[in-house]
Amino acid sequence: MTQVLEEKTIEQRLAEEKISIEVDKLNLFYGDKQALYDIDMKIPEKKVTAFIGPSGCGKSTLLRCFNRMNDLVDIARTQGDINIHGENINKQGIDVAELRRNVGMVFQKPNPFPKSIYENIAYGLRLQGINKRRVLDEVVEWALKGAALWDEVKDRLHENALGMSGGQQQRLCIARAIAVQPEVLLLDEPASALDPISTLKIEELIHELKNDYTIVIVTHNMQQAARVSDYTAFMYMGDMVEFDQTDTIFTNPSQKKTEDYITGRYG
Ligand SMILES: Nc1ncnc2c1ncn2[C@@H]1O[C@H](COP(=O)(O)OP(=O)(O)OP(=O)(O)O)[C@@H](O)[C@H]1O
Repeated sequence: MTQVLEEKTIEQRLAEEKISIEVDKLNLFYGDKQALYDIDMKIPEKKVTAFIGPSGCGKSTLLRCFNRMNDLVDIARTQGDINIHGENINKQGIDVAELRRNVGMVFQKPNPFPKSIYENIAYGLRLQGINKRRVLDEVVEWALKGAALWDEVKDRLHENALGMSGGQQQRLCIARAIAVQPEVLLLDEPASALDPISTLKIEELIHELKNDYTIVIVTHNMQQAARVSDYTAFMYMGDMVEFDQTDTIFTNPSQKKTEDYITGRYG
């Protein structure tokens, strides 16, 4: 008997995943200008989801909604719900500091504090009132190992972080984010300021980290999205045009706009 192996639809795939972030009718305005239109999506737990699309399409804006970073932009106004592990983070009275501990973020340009490597990692724990040397030592080692940096820096933990290479600084920022044990890591073009070897290290690290964290990454680099992500969202002018398994987006997209973008017809 011939068996026809049908590809699973995205709905079927998502039904098999645990969902970490669920976005429901999300609209975002900067003053009068609308930057996100009716975004609905589900982001699976402990997988890598990439946001791709031409410059200005809203990738970073959407990412920043997941830890309420847009609150820092006076003219930004958000409508709609975002549930992270079942809690609507847009509701009033949410503890934004606690949200940002649980949903960590790493930016395009590495931004370590002008402090020692050790103190960069210990910082978030000290903020939580953890000051015991033994506990801090353990977490610093654990986080630096988790960010694949320990072997390179274990003999100079008390040197200034600004003396590290750009690629090391970015891994330090990832270590700093994971030190407080978040559930979600948001990466906003984390490798775009790095050389190819550092970029490869970050990509390998992302692959390791998804065992423990839900990762959402914004990238301009389509090859990078194809290499590191399980799911990909293609955005265009504030719309979520298509969301699917990464293989499907890159080999068999259902929307013409997605196909035009991935084949380089615009962007
Ligand atoms: N702080 C802000 N104030 C006003 N408009 C903004 C602000 N930040 C972003 N925008 C606008 O919102 C739209 C989406 O921007 P966003 O940075 O999210 O896009 P993007 O896809 O991440 O772009 P890029 O790939 O260039 O980083 C753009 O039109 C941008 O000009």
